[in-house]
Amino acid sequence: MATRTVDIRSDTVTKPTESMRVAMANADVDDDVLGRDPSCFRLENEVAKIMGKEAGLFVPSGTMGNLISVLVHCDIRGSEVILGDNSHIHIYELGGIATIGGVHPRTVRNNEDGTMDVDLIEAAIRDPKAELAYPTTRLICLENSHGNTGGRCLSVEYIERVGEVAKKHGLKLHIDGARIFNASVALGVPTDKLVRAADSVSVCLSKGLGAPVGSVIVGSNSFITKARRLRKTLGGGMRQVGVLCAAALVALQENVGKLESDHKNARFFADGLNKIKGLKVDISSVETNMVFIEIEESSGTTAAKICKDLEDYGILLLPIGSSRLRVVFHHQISNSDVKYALSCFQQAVSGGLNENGN
Ligand SMILES: Cc1ncc(COP(=O)(O)O)c(C=O)c1O
Ligand SMILES: C[C@@H](O)[C@H](N)C(=O)O
Repeated sequence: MATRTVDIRSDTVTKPTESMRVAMANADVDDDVLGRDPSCFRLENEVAKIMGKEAGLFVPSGTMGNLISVLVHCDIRGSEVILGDNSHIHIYELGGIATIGGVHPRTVRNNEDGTMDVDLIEAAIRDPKAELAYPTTRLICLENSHGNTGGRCLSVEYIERVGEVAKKHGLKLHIDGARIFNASVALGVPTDKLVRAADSVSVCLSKGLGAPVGSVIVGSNSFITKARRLRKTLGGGMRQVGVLCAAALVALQENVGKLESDHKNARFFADGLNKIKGLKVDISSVETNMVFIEIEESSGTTAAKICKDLEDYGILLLPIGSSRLRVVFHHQISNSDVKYALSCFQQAVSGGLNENGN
């Protein structure tokens, strides 16, 4: 029976800190549907300001943040959105933009660095003058950092180039910024500069920042007004939501500065894994808090088997295929947890080594 737990399944697993719980218990609240909950109003304005946008709207999840953003930009029947074939919106959000919003997805291949080739994005834009055949392109979506490529960062230069294409064709640009703070810290670029070209951003506070719940959509005043109505339509109007927003405000104040340490833990872990026969990590791909691990055939084991064996040591992680594992670091994983996890990986994959790696 494991004596300790190291939960590296995702940065969504963090528990509220004591300071968050105190803030939640003492939150200044009011009915956010009939009026404005003061803590929610404060959080929305704080995130909008940090992102350099006019206004913000609190939503219970990043999935709802992306859904509302896409549906506001694509509010005319027959709209189409260009997005990555390996993007979270396309793969992990149950096709909500289509099933709920009737928006047609047009995917462009995601490169290993999370980008989509700009010329392929432009080529995917429908010719508005074409015969009665095509949907109408109205939106381009990017994701920064990019989850399914291992937390890779999209540079501000790349985002600006995509923004120029969007503007040239009269399209809007949305950024799934579930981990925009990780990208900002890794790139050394302030968030407002990183998202300057975007018309909207969905910012998760419940990922690396460690809030228990919530995201904030940011954009223009008119965009947020439409988003607020659509959120209510979707059943997302929340009453004394300040209880959740108070924790998110603490996360914003206390945890952005801890992201670099998560990134350092990821790099330290990746280096350590590469010393274990049978495992391979592309170190150049470890830019933020995620590590994707290839299990080599020579190891004679599988992702599922390693996850099961590691669970016996209290190490929790997710397989992303038969021979691939994902590990995500967050502020509740210490460097000693990282070293313990490495020694458990050594045991699980090739036996031997004690906790001190000998
Ligand atoms: C890149 C990305 N976007 C959006 C989401 C959705 O966020 P939520 O889980 O809060 O719906 C996630 C995952 O949590 C994510 O990794
Ligand atoms: C899997 C995905 O939905 C989640 N956002 C995560 O990264 O853990």
